[in-house]
Amino acid sequence: MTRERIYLYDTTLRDGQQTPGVDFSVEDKIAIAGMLDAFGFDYVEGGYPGANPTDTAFFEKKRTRKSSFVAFGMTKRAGVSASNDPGLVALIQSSADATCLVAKSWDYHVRVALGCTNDENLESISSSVAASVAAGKETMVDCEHFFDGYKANPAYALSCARAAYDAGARWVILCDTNGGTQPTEVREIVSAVIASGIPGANLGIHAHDDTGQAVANSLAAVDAGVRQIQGTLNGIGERCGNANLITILPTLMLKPAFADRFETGISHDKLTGISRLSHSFDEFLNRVPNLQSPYVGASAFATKAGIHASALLKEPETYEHVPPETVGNTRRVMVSDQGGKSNFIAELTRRGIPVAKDDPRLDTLIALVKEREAQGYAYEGADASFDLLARRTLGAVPTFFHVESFRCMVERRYDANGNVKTVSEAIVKILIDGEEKMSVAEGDGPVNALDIALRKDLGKFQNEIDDLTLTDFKVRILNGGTEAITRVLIESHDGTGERWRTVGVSENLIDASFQALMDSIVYKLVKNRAQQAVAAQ
Ligand SMILES: CC(=O)SCCNC(=O)CCNC(=O)[C@H](O)C(C)(C)COP(=O)(O)OP(=O)(O)OC[C@H]1O[C@@H](n2cnc3c(N)ncnc32)[C@H](O)[C@@H]1OP(=O)(O)O
Ligand SMILES: CC(=O)C(=O)O
Repeated sequence: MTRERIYLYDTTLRDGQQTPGVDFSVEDKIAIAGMLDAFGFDYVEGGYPGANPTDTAFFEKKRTRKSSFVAFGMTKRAGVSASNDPGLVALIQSSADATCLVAKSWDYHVRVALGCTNDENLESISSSVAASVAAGKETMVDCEHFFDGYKANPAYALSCARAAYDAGARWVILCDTNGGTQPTEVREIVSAVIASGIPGANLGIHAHDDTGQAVANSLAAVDAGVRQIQGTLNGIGERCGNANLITILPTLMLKPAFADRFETGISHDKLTGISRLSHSFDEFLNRVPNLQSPYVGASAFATKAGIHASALLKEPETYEHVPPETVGNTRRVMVSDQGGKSNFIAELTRRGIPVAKDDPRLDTLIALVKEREAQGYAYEGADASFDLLARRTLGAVPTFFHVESFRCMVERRYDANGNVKTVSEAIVKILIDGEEKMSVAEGDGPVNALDIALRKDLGKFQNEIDDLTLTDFKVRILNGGTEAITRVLIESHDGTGERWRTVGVSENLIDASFQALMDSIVYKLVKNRAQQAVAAQ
């Protein structure tokens, strides 16, 4: 059976740039365009040449090799010719392969926003498209507010789409600009547009996520006949964002309802890079990736639930809608108070800690984890603390050193110039092989001082922890008021590049931090021994 081609249009660099808090430099745009091009999107919209210096500089030369490079801008203003409209001229003369012209298609907007007549707007659409086509650009028209416009005045909305198509637009894109349209309405309106004579092969969809339906609306439009989808990486975009191409693409390629009927320009091999693409883009934005992103989030194929883990380990299909490796993601079976033996055995095996299902120490470990989670510990986010708890319960972790005592002081005082200064100091006493060592350190705060003092002199272990660095420190108050419990999560890493997380819980912030710091150091020493053992084999 021949499958119809769906064209993917990325507007991360234009509508994505309209996201509050997102501001790409020329260098950012060059790098992101490279990522999109290498991944294989059909169209990469670079921005709006002439509207700002960044986009103008970005369009000085073509920025993609395989993807069609698109310049965005508006149709000419009423009352001037296409050749006398500086915005349109900048667009047509840009280095882009294609143009995407935004055109009003809601008569209310024509009256209020443009302040011209309906006919003048139709003339602007026709002559702008004709000028772009005459300049040799593949030309598309984003019919702004098409769905709202169609609901208010179907004949006029259709005449705008028709004007674009008749003037030679390769694509007429129906936009849900305010993002309030529902999938059933999208399906009905797209069907009506096709029935009016514009072929689905020339129609596209541009959906916003204001009711959480941008992906659903895009897929409903495809189902009804459109063949181009506009969207962005990770769904960034104005207000609540655009349709998320990172969600849409795997659905088109992996779900039989679409995959049996359609094909995209992206191979299944490339699709395995989609998790990396999504995470790299988050890195670019300096954002923490959303754990629950469909297909690509770290939790997308994770389970805490014992009943799920048990079946998943027998056959993954029992709890996975697609295999994680098809999108470059991985299965995670986590340990927590929601877990049963299956979760624990899977995680212990992964950590190289052998245990039999009928070993009574396994029951002890499960009970311990559940009891400690009830106190506030969270092991699903503290892999290293879980590792140590498991090894201590199932086998043995050497007592490398013993902390006899620690003391932290915070003093607010005036210096000689009368400036106020807050100083934190910690003193730690440690016993190693019967020998007492005392370290004193100052830090930016009491936890920092304690960390420095704890790691200042570990005697014969000191050189083993030289490459240990704390990379993150998170504090959470688990219940308010005077009974508050504090949970501290610490992330550490070392010269091998490995990262591990530890947890501490106490009524006292310093004590909770101390537990997490201790687990981090002890885990590092245990890990070193495991690596030495592997190297010695
Ligand atoms: C739905 C969307 O996301 S469309 C894209 C929206 N993105 C952006 O606006 C970002 C880039 N825009 C800009 O940098 C600026 O708006 C510019 C450079 C394009 C124009 O700036 P200015 O000339 O100062 O105009 P301003 O931004 O104040 O207003 C927009 C003008 O465009 C007109 N206009 C809006 N849409 C269209 C259209 N489709 N066709 C013709 N004119 C239009 C408006 O009527 C308004 O005209 P007015 O100044 O005569 O009232
Ligand atoms: C064109 C566009 O970005 C919109 O209508 O939302």
